Amino acid sequence: IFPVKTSLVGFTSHSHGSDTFPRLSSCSCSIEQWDSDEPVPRSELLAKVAGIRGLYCLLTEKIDAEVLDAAGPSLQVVSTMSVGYDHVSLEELKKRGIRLGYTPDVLTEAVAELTVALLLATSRRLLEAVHEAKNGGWGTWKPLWMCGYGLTDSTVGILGLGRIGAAVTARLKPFGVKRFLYADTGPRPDMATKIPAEFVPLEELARHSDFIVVCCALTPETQGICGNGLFSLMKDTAIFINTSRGGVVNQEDLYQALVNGQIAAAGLDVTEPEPLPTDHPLFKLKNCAAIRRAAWGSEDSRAAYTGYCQPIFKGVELCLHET
Ligand SMILES: O=C(O)[C@H](O)CO
Repeated sequence: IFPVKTSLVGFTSHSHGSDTFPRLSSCSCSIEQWDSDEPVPRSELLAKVAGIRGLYCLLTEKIDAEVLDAAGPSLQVVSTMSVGYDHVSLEELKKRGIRLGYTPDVLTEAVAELTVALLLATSRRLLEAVHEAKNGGWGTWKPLWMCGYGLTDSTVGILGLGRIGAAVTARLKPFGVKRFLYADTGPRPDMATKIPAEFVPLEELARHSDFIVVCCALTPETQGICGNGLFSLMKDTAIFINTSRGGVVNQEDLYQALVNGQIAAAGLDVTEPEPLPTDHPLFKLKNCAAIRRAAWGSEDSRAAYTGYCQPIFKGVELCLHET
């Protein structure tokens, strides 16, 4: 794929690169790497991509017309160390005939597990409970204090029933969930039948779910899809969980829904921006558990991401997204 003397720029973290690039160097290509855990500055990226044949990036790099123009006509493939590729403009790649590599499936289990953890932590108010135990707020045993919501006999609504959404339902089922609903761009019988989950319009999902779990990709269609229109239809006892992308949520609307008691609580693994400023209003709410983006990162998923790198560069056909 990369003939001798082809230059490849790998913009990735030091810790990831030290594991991966020795393997890449057995390919006949030269590699330039951004050697830091901090994201590569935009100006550096634009300067260094000129004349490269392949670009390996993280989701911190926005790969748009400006970067592709700076790279020039030699660029043949962009690969991202991520499952989501909303930071890459498919339209611009397509125009230039550039192919895209990504890492589908490396994190399905990891994200599903953390989604369940976040759902339980949010619905049973675990972060608040830790806080109250530490700060002395827990004075004496009070029978009705800090009750949360349980999953038994509940209805769970999945927004986006792909691999991760289905993996979440498999993990939630043993908790005694009564009904799974899902909303998507269309029915997904391949995923839904064995759960089983019922395909419903988003409005119906909002009205009937005790828990809404967002697992969809960020696309122009899903940008801001979780806004007042959704929150205003939800039960005031409902829990909202997002482990997909911050961009699917209108955060101002979510804040209002949490403050006004339109919904009971939210658990967020992803926000817009990331990191969320430490003085952000969402951090001030007791009924919002916003964590650093952590769902993707188990030891196993990280090893799987790294394992993908060699096929990406040695045989990009293995993991190409058709642009
Ligand atoms: O897309 C991915 O790989 C993950 O969301 C990283 O957080």
